[in-house]
Amino acid sequence: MESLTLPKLSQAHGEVTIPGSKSLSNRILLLAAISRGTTVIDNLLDSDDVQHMLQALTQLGVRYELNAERTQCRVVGLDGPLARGQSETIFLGNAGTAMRPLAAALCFGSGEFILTGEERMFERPIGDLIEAMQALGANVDYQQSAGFPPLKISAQPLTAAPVAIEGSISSQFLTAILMAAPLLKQPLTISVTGELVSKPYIDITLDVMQRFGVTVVNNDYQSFVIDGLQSYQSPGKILVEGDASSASYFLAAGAIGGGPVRVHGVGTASVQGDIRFAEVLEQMGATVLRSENWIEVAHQGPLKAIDLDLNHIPDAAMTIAVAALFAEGTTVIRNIYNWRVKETDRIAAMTTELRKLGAIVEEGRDYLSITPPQRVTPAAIDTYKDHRMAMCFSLAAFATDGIVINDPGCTAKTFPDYFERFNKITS
Ligand SMILES: O=C(O)C1=C[C@@H](OP(=O)(O)O)[C@@H](O)[C@H](O)C1
Ligand SMILES: C=C(OP(=O)(O)O)C(=O)O
Repeated sequence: MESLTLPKLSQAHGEVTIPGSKSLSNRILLLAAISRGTTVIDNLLDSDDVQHMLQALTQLGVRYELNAERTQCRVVGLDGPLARGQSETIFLGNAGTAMRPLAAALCFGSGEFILTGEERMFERPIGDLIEAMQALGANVDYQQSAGFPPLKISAQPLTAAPVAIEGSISSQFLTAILMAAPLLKQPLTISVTGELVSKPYIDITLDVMQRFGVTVVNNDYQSFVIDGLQSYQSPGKILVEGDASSASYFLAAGAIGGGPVRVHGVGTASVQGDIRFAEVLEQMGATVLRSENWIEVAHQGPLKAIDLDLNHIPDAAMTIAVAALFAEGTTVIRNIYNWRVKETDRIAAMTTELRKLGAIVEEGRDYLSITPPQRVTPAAIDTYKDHRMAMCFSLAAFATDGIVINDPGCTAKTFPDYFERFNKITS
């Protein structure tokens, strides 16, 4: 396995433009594919997760062209559901934003599909979404374990019935059914059971649907109503914002390594909830400046520990867990149970790796408490095929030399050239 040894860092300073958002790229690609008209997508993310969605669209007969950099894509919409004459096996890696939305959208139309992926995908739940689709009449079978991919979907006409979906494991289930709902061509009411997690991702979904001409009534995240007369229309051109979760590593570097670090591509105009990561850095004592499309962070000296519910920013919250090494006191990150069903069990992985660095870590079912050591111990960090483990532990190099990141290439899921860009703003 490859590994990357980082030099001891003492300073972060400069400007970086962040690649496009994974969450927006995959939502926009899917809606462009089923909408009426041609959509030109700018600043598309070029990474493994988006590649899986693009490959799926190719197999489903969607016509699109990418520019040489693979950041502009012209998609010819089908004006209706994805369909295929023959049986199709579609490999989606470990991309939740491809697996969940496609599992819902492919129940419409016609054809037989096997949705599969990496081994870890077979451990990531999808039962709550499939139950809701089955209530609409969908024909879905589990190929291995009940409640998990791989799935076999036999598309058939569905009928709108009021449907309930469990919200406490992943917001992607609700996102998936919301995005597919206009294919029903009948009014649909979706009610949410349990406490909906990761709510800001639903705002991203509703925003993208709106750009494609479909309005959803949001009754305080308890229920959602989609009028049956709406259908997706291409907006013509659409720009993907920079990825706010990817921005978190650079913003945190500004808070730990002096700064200022200015990140372009996200700002007050962003629809992504993860821009609220900057508020957490402010509470830790950092100075944050914002404009519509950039955020800048600077700070000298140690940070302050925080004790916060970070359910609304589950991805960027991982960056706080490593920033806690640079804070005075004990940092507690709460209400993050679903870290356990993402790329790896992130609560367990974070605990193991922070302990290697000498931190005192308490691992709860749904929280982490982190007390930094007097002196961080150099260590080789295992990344568990989790891009965010690799990216957030790069920050540990501000504490000591001898930080080794095992399998740094795993950042390809959302940020293939992360380490090159991180190098440019750190010394
Ligand atoms: O809808 C999305 O684009 C995402 C939702 C979140 O997942 P959960 O809703 O499972 O927390 C997030 O962690 C993931 O990276 C992307
Ligand atoms: C949880 C993540 O990914 P996915 O979209 O596969 O759920 C993530 O990117 O942190």
